[in-house]
Amino acid sequence: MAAESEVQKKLPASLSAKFQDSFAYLTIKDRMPVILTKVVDFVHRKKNNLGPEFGEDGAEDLKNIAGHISKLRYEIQTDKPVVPLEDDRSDTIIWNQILEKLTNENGNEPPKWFSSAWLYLECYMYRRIQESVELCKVMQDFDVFEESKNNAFYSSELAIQTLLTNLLVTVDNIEKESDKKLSENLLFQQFLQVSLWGNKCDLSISAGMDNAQTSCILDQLQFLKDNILINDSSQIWNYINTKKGGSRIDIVLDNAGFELVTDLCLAEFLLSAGLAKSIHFHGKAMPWFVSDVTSTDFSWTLKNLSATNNLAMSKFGRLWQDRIEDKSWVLHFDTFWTLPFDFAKMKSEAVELYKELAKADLIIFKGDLNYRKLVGDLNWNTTETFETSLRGFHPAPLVTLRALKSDVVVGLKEGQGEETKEKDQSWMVNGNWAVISFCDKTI
Ligand SMILES: O=P(O)(O)OC[C@@]1(O)O[C@H](CO)[C@@H](O)[C@@H]1O
Ligand SMILES: [Mn+2]
Repeated sequence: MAAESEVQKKLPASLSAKFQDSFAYLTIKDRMPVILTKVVDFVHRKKNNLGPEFGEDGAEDLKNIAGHISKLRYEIQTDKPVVPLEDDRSDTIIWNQILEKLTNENGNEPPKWFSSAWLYLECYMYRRIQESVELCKVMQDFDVFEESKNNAFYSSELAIQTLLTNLLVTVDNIEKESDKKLSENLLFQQFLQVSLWGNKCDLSISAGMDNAQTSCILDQLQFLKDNILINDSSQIWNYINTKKGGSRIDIVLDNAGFELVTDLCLAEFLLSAGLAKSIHFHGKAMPWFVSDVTSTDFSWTLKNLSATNNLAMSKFGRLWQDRIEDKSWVLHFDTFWTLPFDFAKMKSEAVELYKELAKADLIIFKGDLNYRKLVGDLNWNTTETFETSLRGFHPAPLVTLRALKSDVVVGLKEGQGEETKEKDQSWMVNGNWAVISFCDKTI
């Protein structure tokens, strides 16, 4: 016990709105209330257009959701203490136990918005939104972010078309290449970077505003290359090739819309090129951080791709349905991903999920929030090693594909952070800079 607290003592502080020059402060003060306001507006609009199948109960439910979320916004803006959850979802007990523990550790004071750990509070906000839905009579399946996620897909449709047309040509030619390994390596780099930059397009960073990919991402890769601050893709390529195609690769998904399509392209390339045998996707068990992929979003995306009259889109829409049926693609939606724990806690808090991930030969973590959970959302020195920041989380070799959208990053060279800041003052939060960091350690 003494040894454990010694280690904890050495860890940097949690990111928190108590640091007024931080992104956590800006997020809690400005971005989160804006997200909640947009949800309330959407719920009101929905109430006015609700079909007859939900009847008066449906309208009453939506009125209550809007009231609940407005109250939450007020609690945040007036820095009220966090309160226990009151619904009976399967994870409510865990959330309330966490709150109790944090309260005890804080001299019997519950966490508060402008002084406690940002990661916990931001996750709690999304769980409170879900609470308002769980308490409904007839609208329990309602996703308050559904419309914005679907619109993000529609407004990226041209970029999706171009990308999938390119993928179609790629997979058709993969066998025919004369210098197979060389071209495969280049294509691997390409699809890894497509999936990486797909992460620029989340709806939470833009506070729910349309943040679609409107241009061709492939044309932008060359130009964006210098903005990849850490690029371990050669090590990943070498590692994957030691597995001789028999491997299972897991992708811990982030956002729906264009980003999801880029992840599916990477998965398809890995299978078609024989670099992996199966791909396991991990999505969210409830709506999360505005744009994260739920099971409904995943099916919706495949259905919409299949239903278009664009050849490449409909072909992949159908092929990917088949991949789910033949189990070369497997989908998981574990509750752990929508709890406020960082990943170092997975081994003790979600034993089964940890064991499942340990079956992978490589785990790809997408996006900013997964990165924050990998590194514990702590205020690390930018030159700290990625391995140290993982604090013992090594279920399998893992890689993070992340556009920087919050002020924590590790693994940089001495002076690299300062140099980047000179070029771009908001480099840590504007999504224009990225990392591909790999850790091959396993325990
Ligand atoms: O995980 P994602 O989709 O890449 O990003 C989520 C995000 O927009 O939300 C948080 C701030 O509200 C940050 O971690 C990040 O900016
Ligand atoms: Mn996200």
